[in-house]
Amino acid sequence: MDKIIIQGGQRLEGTVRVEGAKNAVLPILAAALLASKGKQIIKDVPNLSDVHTISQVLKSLRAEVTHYPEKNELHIDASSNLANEAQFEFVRKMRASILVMGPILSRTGFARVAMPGGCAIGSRPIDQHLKGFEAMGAEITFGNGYVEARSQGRLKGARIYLDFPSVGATENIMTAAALADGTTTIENAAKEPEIVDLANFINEMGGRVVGAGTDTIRIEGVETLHGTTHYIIPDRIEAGTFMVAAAITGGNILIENTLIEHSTALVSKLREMGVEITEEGEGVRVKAIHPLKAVDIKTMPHPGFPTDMQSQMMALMLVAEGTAILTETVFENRFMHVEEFRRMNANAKIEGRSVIVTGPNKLQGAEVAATDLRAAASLILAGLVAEGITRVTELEHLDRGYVDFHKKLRALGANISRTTDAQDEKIVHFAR
Ligand SMILES: CC(=O)N[C@H]1[C@@H](OP(=O)(O)OP(=O)(O)OC[C@H]2O[C@@H](n3ccc(=O)[nH]c3=O)[C@H](O)[C@@H]2O)O[C@H](CO)[C@@H](O)[C@@H]1O
Ligand SMILES: C=C(OP(=O)(O)O)C(=O)O
Repeated sequence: MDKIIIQGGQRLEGTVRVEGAKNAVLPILAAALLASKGKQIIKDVPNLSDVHTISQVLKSLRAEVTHYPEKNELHIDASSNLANEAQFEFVRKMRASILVMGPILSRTGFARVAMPGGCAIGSRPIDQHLKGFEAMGAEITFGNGYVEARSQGRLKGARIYLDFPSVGATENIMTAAALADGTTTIENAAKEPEIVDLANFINEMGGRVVGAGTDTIRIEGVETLHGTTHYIIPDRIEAGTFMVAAAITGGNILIENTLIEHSTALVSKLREMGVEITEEGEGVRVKAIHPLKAVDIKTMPHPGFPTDMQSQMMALMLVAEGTAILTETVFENRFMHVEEFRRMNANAKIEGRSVIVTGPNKLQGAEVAATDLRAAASLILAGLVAEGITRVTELEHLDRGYVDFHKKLRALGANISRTTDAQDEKIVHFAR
């Protein structure tokens, strides 16, 4: 089993480059299934395990997929007759596999996808996705752990109001509507930058999507879509994680390939804490001098504070002065990292949907387990400032969303390495 080992106490300094966004590339690779003609060339693709998983799903659906990780490129040809089923083995590994449902349904009239179920951050139902397909004329059935959607002929354009601006439901409905007969309007749609990237991709394939980035998106269905070349937007969550790495270590980092306008809520909160953030070239420079001031955070759909940055900000609050209340409104159970922080001597307590952190804490190195993707990054961030050695396990979560995280931190001056159990035993043995 791999683990990351950190000896805390280094101030980070230097330049780091952000990859293409995981949460943009996954729906875009799923949407590539919509094109019955030509080849998709997707650029700035991060080399993540989630990208490998979605590639396997596309291959299982009979698309041709060629990955060129050395040039961050992925080519997809979905012009053959597609299969209809996304199997449990993939959906279990990665919930975002559900995003192939819209494209398969609108291309073939029938999609069968394993029910995603819950995960470490909450129950995560897909009722809003299915409500959208149903409104477009699909019949939905459940059985043997699978959900099926079937339409008689093409899906029909419809007006769909989402009860919550779900990112996945907005994406699945957009792709289903792209080849539907008539116009679909999504009201109370998600407004995340990744939705805009998906809309741009659909339009580059010959689709007609307007309004992405606002709460009303209109999709005029077309008969066919074709291949294109598309560049994935920068990963605002990876960028945000490095902003916190600079802040937590009192460092000075230039984060390249970052769009500050995609991180307005985070940047505002960091500035409130006393962190200095300036735009520089195609990135942002983040500088911090401690003490930092604790601030309250409440997660919300975009442009509110992103839930995917909640645990990293909690790590930062642990070293800030004062009391912070972090409230999670997007997912019902995204506080699994709190117990792990407590192993590191953190004063953090869960009160319903909030966590109260009182700082500054003298964090101590400990053996901790990542409970989800962002928790993994947050425990590493806490390890950067803890006294002594922190070991973080369950790195399969980290690998879903961060490329070479420990290498990037090491290049910035962190005392960090990644080892297997056997290597770690040797390190402990020599240290004694
Ligand atoms: C691959 C990807 O892009 N993942 C992101 C996406 O996840 P995902 O697309 O799953 O997130 P959603 O916006 O759909 O979910 C937000 C909330 O809505 C609820 N819900 C959602 C759909 C539905 O049909 N019914 C329902 O009740 C969920 O349980 C959750 O409580 O957006 C989340 C919220 O910004 C991010 O944390 C994830 O990183
Ligand atoms: C929750 C996340 O991703 P997913 O929706 O893929 O689980 C995330 O990126 O933090």
